[in-house]
Amino acid sequence: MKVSVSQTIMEMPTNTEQPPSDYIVKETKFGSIESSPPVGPFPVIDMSLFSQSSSQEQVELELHKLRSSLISTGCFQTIGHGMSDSFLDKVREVALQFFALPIEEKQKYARAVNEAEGYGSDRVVSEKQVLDWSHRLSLRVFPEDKRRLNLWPQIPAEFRDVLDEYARKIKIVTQVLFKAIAKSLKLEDNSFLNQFGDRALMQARFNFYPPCSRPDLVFGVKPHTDRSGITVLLQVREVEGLQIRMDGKWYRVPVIPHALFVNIGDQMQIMTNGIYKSPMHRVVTNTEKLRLSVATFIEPEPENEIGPVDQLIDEQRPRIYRNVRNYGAINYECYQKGLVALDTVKV
Ligand SMILES: O=C(O)CCC(=O)C(=O)O
Ligand SMILES: [Fe+2]
Repeated sequence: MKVSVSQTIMEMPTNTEQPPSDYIVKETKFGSIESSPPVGPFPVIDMSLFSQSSSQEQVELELHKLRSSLISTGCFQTIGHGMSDSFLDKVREVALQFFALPIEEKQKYARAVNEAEGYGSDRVVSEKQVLDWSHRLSLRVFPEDKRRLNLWPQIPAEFRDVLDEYARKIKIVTQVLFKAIAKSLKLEDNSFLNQFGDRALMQARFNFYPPCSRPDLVFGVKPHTDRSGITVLLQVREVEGLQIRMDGKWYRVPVIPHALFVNIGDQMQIMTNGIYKSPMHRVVTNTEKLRLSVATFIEPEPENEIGPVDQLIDEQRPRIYRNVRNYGAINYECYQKGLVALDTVKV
């Protein structure tokens, strides 16, 4: 059975009407919906410095930046990732072309009830749920034999090839980052790579946010942390919307067109024994411009047992989390019950 994609968003006049009540946020646990809080202290990390030709001093400096940002905010911008501006534009372009298709065409890739993959709106898990002002296309890209190609758009014609190439490049980016993150904690290079495993999952989620007449009343995405190990985000040029919560306040993520935005997910918080944070974040909308983002979520193989790396547990810092398998399932169950998944896997 296919979920009918709510047409209200697509067909809503942007400036005159009130959003439908299903989308209106009645209470905000984490502060009001503010469109323009201050820009956050998110450093720009140059990944190319982690390659062998850099001097020891340069590498140390970059690792230090990485470490302090992951302790304080759990996220950073990254350049030097090896993808050209024109390729990143290509990814944005094919995604925008897909969302611009008539609803009947997009429906061909509609997500089935109780499934995460495909095109559609929010997955509804409770009656009280306030809907997000967004449409999504969510696709498993790795392991490759788990791709469900019937859900991969055939229009625009290059969509599949571009996504395939982008996913391969993101995989390399994350492998470099896992090693750098390990180094930043004075661990063996493979400490995290091994936990993710050869068949780590990668999910690509294209988020499309139409303009909204009342950005003060709706969320593009509600406050949440990512269940992933790590998330890499490509944003459309020029339109901001993502906000990160730090020490009880919200901060804006600026768009740097050639940079990728990286945040730690819950599973990396577990593996680092809570030293690195999986930041709470949300997306706000605006009255003028649509926004698009492409999030890639990398998760350990669900069958793998993951847990805090031994060297990160000592008397000063006792083990915070137990070892877990299939955190994705734990997270989904908690989401339905309104529980914070990370809290339920504490020792
Ligand atoms: O659109 C964004 O900037 C972030 C989206 C997000 O948080 C998510 O897809 O989990
Ligand atoms: Fe997220």
